[in-house]
Amino acid sequence: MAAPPSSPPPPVFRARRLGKTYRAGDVEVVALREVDLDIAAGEFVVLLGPSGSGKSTLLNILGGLEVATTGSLSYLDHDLTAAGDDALTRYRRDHVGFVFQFYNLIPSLTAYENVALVTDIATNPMPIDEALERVALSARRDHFPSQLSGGEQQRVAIARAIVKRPQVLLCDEPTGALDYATGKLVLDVISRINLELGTTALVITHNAAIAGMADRVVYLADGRVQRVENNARRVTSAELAW
Ligand SMILES: Nc1ncnc2c1ncn2[C@@H]1O[C@H](COP(=O)(O)OP(=O)(O)OP(=O)(O)O)[C@@H](O)[C@H]1O
Repeated sequence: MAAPPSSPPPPVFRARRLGKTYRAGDVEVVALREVDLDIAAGEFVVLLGPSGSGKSTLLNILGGLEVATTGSLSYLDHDLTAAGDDALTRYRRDHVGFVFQFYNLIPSLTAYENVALVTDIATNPMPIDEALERVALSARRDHFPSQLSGGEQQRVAIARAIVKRPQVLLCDEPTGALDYATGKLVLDVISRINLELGTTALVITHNAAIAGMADRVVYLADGRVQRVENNARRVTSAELAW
């Protein structure tokens, strides 16, 4: 008997008419407008768009750092638009790893200790040495941030983000402070983690050349999703010209 046709897996994120308006006194800034977006488990998505187009706002809302002002957003069966502070804190702790442009490592702790800090509050962390191995930094485990290059520090920050085995990895300009070659290395690490661990990854960049590394590219303009492109094939950073 033929197997029933398999339906596509439900999206991990489902945003509908998502909007965010910032208010400061009489001034209103509309950062996101009516964003409809589904993100599947295990996808690698790049967010592109000009400065001020709403990329960080969208990423922060997906990561539970901010709450939308209109529309709806769910992560699996969590309603992130209705969640209070405690629920959002639990959501971030249990499901999301963040990587930012600046690494925010603690200078007085080694690479190993910076990663270890996070495991206290994780329910099922991977061994710290495995996290460092996954970012190719085993040999530097006992070095302090000041003894590491920018790219190496960012890789420690990635190890810190993935050690708790998050289902989602959100990266806001992870290569923004790095030179060309180092930035490529960091992107390769993110791409490998996405493939090897199945972690859903969203990466913000200003660099359109990076788009080829993703499964899907979401272009934002003026707070809206302008277009979405699917890549037939993901390229490695070695194949990128940027
Ligand atoms: N906390 C805030 N208060 C008021 N306005 C804000 C706040 N955060 C962001 N904005 C505004 O929202 C809009 C979108 O900002 P956002 O940081 O999401 O854009 P972006 O695409 O990430 O930009 P960039 O590439 O420069 O980081 C901008 O006009 C910005 O000034």
